[in-house]
Amino acid sequence: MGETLVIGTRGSLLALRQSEMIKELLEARWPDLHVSLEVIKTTGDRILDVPLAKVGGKGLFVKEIEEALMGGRVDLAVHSMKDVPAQLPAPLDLAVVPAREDPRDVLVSQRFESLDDLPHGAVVGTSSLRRAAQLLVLRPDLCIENLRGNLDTRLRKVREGAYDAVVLAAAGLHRMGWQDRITAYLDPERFVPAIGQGALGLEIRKDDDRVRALLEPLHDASTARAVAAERAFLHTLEGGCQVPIAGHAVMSKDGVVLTGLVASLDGRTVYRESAGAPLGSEEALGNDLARRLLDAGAREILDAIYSAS
Ligand SMILES: NCc1[nH]cc(CCC(=O)O)c1CC(=O)O
Repeated sequence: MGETLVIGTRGSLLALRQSEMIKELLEARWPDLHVSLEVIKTTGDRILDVPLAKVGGKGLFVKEIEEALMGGRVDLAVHSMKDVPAQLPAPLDLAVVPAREDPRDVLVSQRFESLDDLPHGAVVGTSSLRRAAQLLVLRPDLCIENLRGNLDTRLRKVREGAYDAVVLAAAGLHRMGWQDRITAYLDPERFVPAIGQGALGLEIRKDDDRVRALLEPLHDASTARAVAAERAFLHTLEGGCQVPIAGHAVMSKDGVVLTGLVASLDGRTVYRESAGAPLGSEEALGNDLARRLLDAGAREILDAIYSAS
C-alpha cells in the first residue's frame, strides 16, 4: 500500500470533473499514490432557488470544504479559483495553481449567432451581476433573467428555449467536453472575465508539507502570477462574487497587463482601466488598479450595492 490523499470536492459534474483531472495528474506523476474523492455539499449547492447576490456572504461554494480541510477530514480542496474569496482562513493556503484553461466567457444560444445577433429585448439568463452588467453595457435592450443551477441545468434550460441565450465560462464547457454547445467566444477586452476564471486553486493546510510536495509539479508560475494580480485587485475592492466586478490579467515574457472593471447593476456606469507592471509586481499592480478605480468613482457604486444588501 502506497500513500493516500483525499480530495474534498463539491458534487456538481464540473467540480467532480475538475477533481478527477487533478487526481489523474497526481496519480500519473506519483505511481504509488492513491487519491480518493470525498463529496461535500456547500451552502451554494444547498440554496439553488435564490440569486447568489441575495444569499449573501462570501465563499458560498468553499466554506464547508475549507472546514473539512481544517478538521483534517480531507487533505486537498480543488476549487474553481473564481469561487474562492480573496481572503482565506489563516490555517489554509492556495498552495498550487495549475495552468489556466480558457478564461473567456461564451454565449450559448440555440437560434442566434452572437451577442449582436440577438433580437431587441431578447431574454438572456445569468445569475452573475458581472455578466448582467456587462451584457447591459453592450446591449441595454436585453432582458436579463436570473438563472442559477449547475452547468448542465443551465445548458438544458437554454436548449428547452426558456432563454434566448446564456453566458457561461468557456473553461467549464471545455473541461466537460461540451465545447460544441458554444455559440460565440466573448472578447475579454470587451467582456471582462471574472477574477480567477478558468483557473483552479489547490488549497491545503498551510503546515502540510507532505501534500505541498505532492502537488508541486502541477504548479504553473505564469497562471499563479496572473491570478495574484486579479485577486489583489478583488481584495482591495473588498468584493465577493456578489458585485459587478471583473478582472483579467494577461502575462507576457517580461510583464503582466491587468484590466479591471466595476459597473453599476444596470450597466449605465462603468469604470474600467488597464495597467501594466513588470513580473514580480502583480500584487502591487492589482492593488493600485483597484485604488484608481475606487478614486475614479467605483467606490460610490460599491457603497450603494453593499448598503442595499
Ligand atoms: N459560478 C460557477 C462556476 N465556477 C467556475 C465555473 C467555470 C469554470 C472556471 O471558471 O474555471 C463556473 C461556471 C460558469 O461560470 O459558467
